[in-house]
Amino acid sequence: MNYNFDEIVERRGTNAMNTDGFREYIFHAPPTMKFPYADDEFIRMWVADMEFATPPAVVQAIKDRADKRIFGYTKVFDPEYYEAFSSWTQDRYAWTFPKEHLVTSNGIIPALFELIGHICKPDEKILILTPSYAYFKYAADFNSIETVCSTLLENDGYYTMDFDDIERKAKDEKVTLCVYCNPHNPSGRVWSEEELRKVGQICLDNGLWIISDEIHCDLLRTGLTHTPLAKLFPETDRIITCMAPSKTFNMAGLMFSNVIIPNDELRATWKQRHYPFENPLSIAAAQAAYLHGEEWLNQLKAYLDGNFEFTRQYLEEHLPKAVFKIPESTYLAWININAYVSKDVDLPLYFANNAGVLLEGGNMFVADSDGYIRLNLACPSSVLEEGLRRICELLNK
Ligand SMILES: Cc1ncc(COP(=O)(O)O)c(C/N=C2\CONC2=O)c1O
Repeated sequence: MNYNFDEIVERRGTNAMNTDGFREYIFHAPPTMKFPYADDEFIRMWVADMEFATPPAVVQAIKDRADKRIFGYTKVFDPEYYEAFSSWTQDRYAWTFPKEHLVTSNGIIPALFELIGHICKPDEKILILTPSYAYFKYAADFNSIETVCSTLLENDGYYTMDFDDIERKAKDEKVTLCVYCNPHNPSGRVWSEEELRKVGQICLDNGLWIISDEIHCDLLRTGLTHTPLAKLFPETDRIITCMAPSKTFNMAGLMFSNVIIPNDELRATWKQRHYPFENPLSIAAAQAAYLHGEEWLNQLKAYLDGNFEFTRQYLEEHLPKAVFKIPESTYLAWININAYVSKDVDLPLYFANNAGVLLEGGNMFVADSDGYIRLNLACPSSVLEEGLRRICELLNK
């Protein structure tokens, strides 16, 4: 079956963050905030969900469960879900885990909020790599835990870890947890086995727990392979792995994520304090995604590869002083436009008001992101082309 990723799917009137939540999320403004563009005139390239219809098999599974007509309190009791998810990790990453290690959460970020509270004592700190997805820091802030940042090294748009700096910070006895992004948002790096072994060994040698957030692990450029961090350290139980169908199959709103906790004591604490019920439609959707979503995902990845190559060529021609490398993962383009804008410009506001493009960038990534914009390329190529045209036209004025 050929899936149509060129289709424009109407999202207005669905309570979507993408269409209705940008004033609140990006600009911390009320719904009355005015722009020179009507809402339906914006090219939306901001929040990380996709403009593509979720796989038909997932939609059908939701319909089939809906036909059961009762939606009472629900948990993942049926072993079929574990079988579907663990088969997915075995087939794609040659890695799996015991059934009793798997718990579920209504999102990876809610899981982070809980786990940081379970792992860190009040005067302890978490370590993250910057630039970073801001919710890593928000989860620490929520728990009144300090965040220590290790700045990634950047060379011509390619990011690597500063292992000496990471080790220095890991040696701080108050740093007890690393929240690690594998693959990395916003740089898109797919960390190599060698890099993962180095960072994992530094953390474990210094007594840190590691939460490896692997939500983007299925969305690699075609031909690349993800390595779960825990796969490289089978002897430890201090690596918690977070994965989900939400990014892969565009179902973040179904709020269903996988958290693999090998440490018995921490898992017992999770079970003691976590609200255990799940949405029955979400369980059905996630199970169908892992069982029947592979061909859709393969075609999605090919379409995204095309969008990234189009973006590379377009920027090369129309924005030659921008620095952009096609990322190894995600559907997010991380672009250094410092040659075109001054550092004090509020980039999301600038592009919303002057180009009618909604994007993330500037100080939205904790640190080390001034002068960068992040474009969501998970959209029909016609939409992408118009977004790039508007951005380049504005920056070349
Ligand atoms: C690294 C990472 N972890 C967790 C999440 C969210 O997980 P959830 O709670 O939905 O299961 C995101 C979503 N990233 C987004 C969402 O919008 N913009 C971003 O960069 C993410 O990039």
